[in-house]
Amino acid sequence: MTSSILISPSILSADFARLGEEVRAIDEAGCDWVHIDVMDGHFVPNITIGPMVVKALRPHTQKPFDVHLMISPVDLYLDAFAQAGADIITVHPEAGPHIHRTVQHIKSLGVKAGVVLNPGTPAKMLDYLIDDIDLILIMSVNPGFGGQSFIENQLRKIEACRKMIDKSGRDIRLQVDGGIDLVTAPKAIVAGADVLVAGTATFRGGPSAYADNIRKLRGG
Ligand SMILES: O=C(CO)[C@H](O)[C@H](O)COP(=O)(O)O
Ligand SMILES: [Co+2]
Repeated sequence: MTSSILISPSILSADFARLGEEVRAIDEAGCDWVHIDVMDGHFVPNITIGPMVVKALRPHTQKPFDVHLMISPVDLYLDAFAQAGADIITVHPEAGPHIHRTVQHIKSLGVKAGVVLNPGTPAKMLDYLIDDIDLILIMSVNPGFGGQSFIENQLRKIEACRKMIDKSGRDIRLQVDGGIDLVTAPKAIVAGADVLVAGTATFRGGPSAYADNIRKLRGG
């Protein structure tokens, strides 16, 4: 397991009228992954983008597409997002009837599989998934919108998941998503996170600020 901190800007805070340019700009600004928030207006109270947009963005960067699915039922759409160019697909246990089966399905598509824990979902949910997943995503806000405040008690869950990962001996990334800024990023890193999703804090100030924003979030 590498200890370097990865930054995955959430394009939810990008200019949707210029999404391709925005993806190229965060790539050039030094992001590690591109976080794509997919929302259906049913699992969460917001609607964003689908596989056609993911496919359209794919030629704009070679950085991994980190696709966070907030849709239910989720299983029906896994193949479409894999074919559109997702490198990592993260799913909420509440978004389908059989999370273990969903993880196996993602892996069968040759895509890395992540499980997302909402603020009210306990780390224990992962007890029988830890042997199969590549990433754990801790939501530090309730899913659905960018620009919300970090829920501090999720730091305890990050610590608990870090222990689980270390005990497993597996190469699993620990990602945190929601309200990450220059105050909360260091707290999440100290608690054990190694991938930071940041929408508002990356896109603040427009393209000329992206490189500085990403460097500062990384702690540089
Ligand atoms: O999954 C999400 C919301 O459901 C987003 O990734 C998250 O909110 C990022 O936005 P911000 O950094 O502005 O909080
Ligand atoms: Co997200």
